[in-house]
Amino acid sequence: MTAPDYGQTFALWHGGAQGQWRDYTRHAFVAGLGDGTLPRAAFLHYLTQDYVFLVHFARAWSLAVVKSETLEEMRTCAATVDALVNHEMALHIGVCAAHGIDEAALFQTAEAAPNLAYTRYVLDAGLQGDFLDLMAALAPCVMGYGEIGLHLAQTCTPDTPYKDWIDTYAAPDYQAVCKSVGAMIDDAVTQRIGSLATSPRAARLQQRFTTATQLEVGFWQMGLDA
Ligand SMILES: Cc1ncc(CN)c(N)n1
Repeated sequence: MTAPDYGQTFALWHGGAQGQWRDYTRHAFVAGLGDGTLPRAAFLHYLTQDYVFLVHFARAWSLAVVKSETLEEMRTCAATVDALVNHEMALHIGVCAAHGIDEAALFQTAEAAPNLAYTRYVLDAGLQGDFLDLMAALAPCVMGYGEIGLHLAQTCTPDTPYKDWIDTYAAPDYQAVCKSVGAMIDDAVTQRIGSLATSPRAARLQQRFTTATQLEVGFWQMGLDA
């Protein structure tokens, strides 16, 4: 699979997790969004869980602000927090409101185990490690949905009821987040370890990226199993 152009580091990580990445970006849940066969109940279960997921992901990106070493990194990480809580979540709030679930109820959603496992894994990567450990764990979330959005926008059936979801991640503003995060990660790698390919940290960072990708697969499966 060819990676979208979200930077050199992402391309290396993507290449190092080919099988897991395919399982994530071509999951049956994703196929159901594209061809419209995904049951509405499964989608709503996923979306309510995903709202809580985004709350904790915003916490993890806020930790990245704390772990930043340059003002440029702080700006990109703070902008990503803004994109999560003020833009991406608008989709969740709007769709759920149309189904009678208000934001207060969304915020109270009890986290399913795969959701809890994923978000706390990422937060722990940042608490235990440094900025790069955190970025390796965060990248599959940001870039994977960027890739899925682009893929579904090109291949979905025109009347899928999940067009709003697809459009959110294929949209230029979400794609711009993927590109700016990818560029920031490339700069952060260069500043901290020089070349990723020759760094003794490469294997550990790849492991974090691959584990987070596997946790994404578990998240889709949680939606299907609803
Ligand atoms: C589980 C998950 N992964 C990624 C994204 C895209 N920010 C998301 N909303 N939810």
